[in-house]
Amino acid sequence: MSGASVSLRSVDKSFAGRMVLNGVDLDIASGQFVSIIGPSGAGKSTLLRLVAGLDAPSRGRIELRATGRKADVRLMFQEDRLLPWRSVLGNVLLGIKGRKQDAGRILDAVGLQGRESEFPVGLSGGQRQRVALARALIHEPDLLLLDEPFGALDAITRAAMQLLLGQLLVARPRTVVLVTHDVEEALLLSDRVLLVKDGGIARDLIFDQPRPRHRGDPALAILKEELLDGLLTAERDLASVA
Ligand SMILES: Nc1ncnc2c1ncn2[C@@H]1O[C@H](COP(=O)(O)OP(=O)(O)OP(=O)(O)O)[C@@H](O)[C@H]1O
Repeated sequence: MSGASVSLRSVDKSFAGRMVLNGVDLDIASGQFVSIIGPSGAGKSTLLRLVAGLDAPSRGRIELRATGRKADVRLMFQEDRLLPWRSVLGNVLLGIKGRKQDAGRILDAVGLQGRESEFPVGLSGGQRQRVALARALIHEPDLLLLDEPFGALDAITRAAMQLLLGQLLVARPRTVVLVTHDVEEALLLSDRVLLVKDGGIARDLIFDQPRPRHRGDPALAILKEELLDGLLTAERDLASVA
């Protein structure tokens, strides 16, 4: 299995004295696909930013381990963050020299063959996210961190992107952490789903159904109900505190 392993020990994160994450312990194995769900403001993106090293924990330790080298970590967000003045190829090759053939191969894999010389302004939202995905994947990252990457897409494009991501990971497995509000997306793609609430990990579900998975699978439907219940309870708890 390829990919970095991730470990968090007693991780706290506070902003202006308000604790968002409180004593989080978490181990993610190399090659595991983990989704993080939870009510709004629970600290999902904060957790992802800490793992990415974009922010430091207030207390505790975070370690990424890749075999024989520093882990390469790539992020993808809800907004594509493409550079408008660079072509599709130029965006994928940002900060990279002489990998035109690799970029072409990855753009083929994400369904953008023949679009290399176009500019982001002429692409649809789904196509732009495909470029963003290609830009992350060309680095062969040990750890791919995804923060609601398909959140702004329409339902059909979103389903196509979920399928594409699943296929690309079957071809080249790596460790992935996905923050999503979409329980079904989490269950279609993940080996494991974490429910974050009250500053910690309230549920930690292993989901080892074979792939490709289908929305109608009874095992998926049962877990979806269970997780939605957990989410609704968490939202109700938040509402009663507010
Ligand atoms: N840089 C920051 N400065 C101050 N407060 C912050 C900062 N980043 C996050 N927070 C606060 O931490 C809490 C958790 O935010 P976070 O974005 O991690 O939640 P989330 O679970 O990802 O929410 P959502 O699902 O709405 O995106 C929120 O109350 C937010 O206001």
